[in-house]
Amino acid sequence: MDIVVFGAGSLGSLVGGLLAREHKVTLVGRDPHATEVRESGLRVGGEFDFRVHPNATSDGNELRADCAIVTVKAFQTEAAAEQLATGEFDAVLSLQNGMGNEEILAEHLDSPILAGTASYGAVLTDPGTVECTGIGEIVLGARKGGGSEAARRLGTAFTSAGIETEIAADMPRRLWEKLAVNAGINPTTALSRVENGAVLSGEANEIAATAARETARVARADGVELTDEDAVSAVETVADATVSNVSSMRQDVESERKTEIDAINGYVVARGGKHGIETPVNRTLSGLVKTWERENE
Ligand SMILES: NC(=O)C1=CN([C@@H]2O[C@H](COP(=O)(O)OP(=O)(O)OC[C@H]3O[C@@H](n4cnc5c(N)ncnc54)[C@H](OP(=O)(O)O)[C@@H]3O)[C@@H](O)[C@H]2O)C=CC1
Ligand SMILES: CC(C)(CO)C(=O)C(=O)O
Repeated sequence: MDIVVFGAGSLGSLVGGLLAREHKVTLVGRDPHATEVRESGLRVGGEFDFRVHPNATSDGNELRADCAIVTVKAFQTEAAAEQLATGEFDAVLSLQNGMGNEEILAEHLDSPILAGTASYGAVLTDPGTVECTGIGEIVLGARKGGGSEAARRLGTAFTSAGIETEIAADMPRRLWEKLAVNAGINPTTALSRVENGAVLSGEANEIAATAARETARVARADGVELTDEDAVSAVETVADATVSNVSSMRQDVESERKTEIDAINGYVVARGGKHGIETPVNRTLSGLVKTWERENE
């Protein structure tokens, strides 16, 4: 399969590197990483230890492939979609965190848009080198749910490359469940500067669980069956599986980078507001992270 990975930072380089073991892959990223990969290949370390030689470019315009996989940060999706629209793809898959990415892609692209979640951990450590910090899985499917031939084809391509993959017919629920996980873990660990496992107990657990319950209530108002219990259980399951991980939002804060707060807790607050639902913990977490962002612009 001919695949473009659009946004070859940490997650995109890991997924692109894994796929490049079986498929023709083009990474779209920034220099010097893109040039290093093009000239010397991509080393995948951490839980893996191999080198591959995918194509790599910093120009995301007028590309053509069977599939484009979007792995930019949520606040970069609009710009990415505009560039993807200059190319041609049989299908486009988002593996991003946060809500709203698939809708943005669908507004700009005629290709079928697939939704996906990723629980692999990845960190781009040097130009040309990505570390896998945790084996997880990719869940993908039609963004509105149901069956999808495009999802079946892409899921088969992921599996043949040795990626833990599930093809799901309930992606709206999966996205909301992942949103509850990120709404609970990401800002709590970012603001407290703690590893993910800290949300398994004490005040952090209470805050993360309440943020997840608020998220589940908004999901139900949006027509998605996600119980409070399932949302809290998902937070605790992921925190337990990534107990020593530094969440992506904590990485962003400690690197003084813009976070995805608007697409995570901010989305819960905004969507809840449309349904007349108050979400005080999400509002507080979002407000504190946005205050940090404003003070560190
Ligand atoms: N890292 C992880 O372990 C996981 C990440 N995720 C999610 O995956 C998504 C990506 O995360 P992550 O990989 O950590 O983020 P990164 O910032 O490491 O990767 C995104 C990369 O895309 C680049 N980029 C953005 N726009 C363009 C463009 N138009 N052309 C070329 N390159 C572009 C960025 O460059 P620049 O920064 O210079 O703009 C950056 O290098 C997020 O939604 C995240 O929440 C989900 C699960 C795990
Ligand atoms: C699941 C979790 C919280 C793992 O750290 C993640 O998706 C992130 O850090 O953004």
